[in-house]
Amino acid sequence: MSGTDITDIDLQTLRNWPLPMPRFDDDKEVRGHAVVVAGSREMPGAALLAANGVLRAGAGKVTIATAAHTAAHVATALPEARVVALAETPGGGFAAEGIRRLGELAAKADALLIGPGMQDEQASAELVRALLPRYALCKVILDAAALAVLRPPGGASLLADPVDWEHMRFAEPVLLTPHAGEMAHATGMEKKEIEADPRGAAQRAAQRWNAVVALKGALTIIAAPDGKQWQQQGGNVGLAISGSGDTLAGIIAGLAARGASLEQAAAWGVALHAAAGDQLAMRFGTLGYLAREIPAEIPALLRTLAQA
Ligand SMILES: NC(=O)C1=CN([C@@H]2O[C@H](COP(=O)(O)OP(=O)(O)OC[C@H]3O[C@@H](n4cnc5c(N)ncnc54)[C@H](OP(=O)(O)O)[C@@H]3O)[C@@H](O)[C@H]2O)[C@@H](O)CC1
Ligand SMILES: Nc1ncnc2c1ncn2[C@@H]1O[C@H](COP(=O)(O)OP(=O)(O)O)[C@@H](O)[C@H]1O
Repeated sequence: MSGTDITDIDLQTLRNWPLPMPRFDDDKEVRGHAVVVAGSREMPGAALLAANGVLRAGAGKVTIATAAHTAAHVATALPEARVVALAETPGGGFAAEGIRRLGELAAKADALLIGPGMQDEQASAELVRALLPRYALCKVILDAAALAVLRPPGGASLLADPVDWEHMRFAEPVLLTPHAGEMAHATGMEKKEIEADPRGAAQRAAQRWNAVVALKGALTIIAAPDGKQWQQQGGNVGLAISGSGDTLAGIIAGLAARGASLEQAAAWGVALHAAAGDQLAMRFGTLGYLAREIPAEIPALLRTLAQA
């Protein structure tokens, strides 16, 4: 699989792939609206981290759909967000009764991010499946617990049951953002197998699932269903912290809401996220900066990269 070309996500690549920019007279709807379905009683902060990423990436509007128990706290912590409260399952996931509301929100959004900090993998998978018909309407990013949709109900895997895997093919490409552990969970492969050949794993998954796959790690591979691949090796180990992936997912959703394609949003997102980690490492040291500090670095980096 590693015989095909892969593009480094460096300054030159980004310069040659400029992000859509707003016109001077655009309003917030035109600047892009992302819906973030995230959080739970145990991990309410994931919704905030992701939504901050959306706004700092330059989108005009963010709506958070999160656990009813924590919605008021989330709304207070991010006054810029509209917050929709969803009923919960006993396992702390989102109950089926909220799906219609989510469908209405998704129909009006430019990008839909599902998964950061969500609990109850089964409920999360059902929620994604129920929203599937809306996929054509906006760009969809699946992260963390939402990746459970990739696991067929019987727990079969690519290796054990390719027929079931085939059924997981998306009608319209979505963006998936697994780390190696989540990829292992979704495919039934060993994590070390994925780490030994991340390009191959990402590319096979992209083609099988009809998805853009951003396989995260110290080396991040982005693979598209048409065989294109990008890689990013940068940032620093300080990014290996709880909530870091939530901010990345939000940044990507914000860029997608602004009009970037899924591939472009993923490539720019991982570059900005890594560069933000480097800025924070210069200021605080490599260890000990917080995921919540990542999004605020993005606007200045966007300005630098856009003008570079
Ligand atoms: N936890 C927290 O305090 C906070 C978490 N937050 C957010 O919550 C979300 C979940 O994060 P997390 O950290 O709870 O789950 P994480 O390790 O990503 O595993 C996810 C999946 O991967 C799998 N998997 C993992 N390793 C594996 C391996 N070696 N080999 C194989 N599989 C492996 C694992 O499968 P399992 O082992 O359960 O079968 C599981 O299904 C995320 O959005 C995060 O940012 C934040 O809000 C802040 C506080
Ligand atoms: N050693 C590392 N060097 C650079 N970046 C890293 C390293 N480890 C992890 N990252 C990046 O940090 C992020 C971690 O995301 P994830 O594992 O989903 O965290 P979480 O689920 O806790 O939010 C990913 O973008 C990944 O590429």
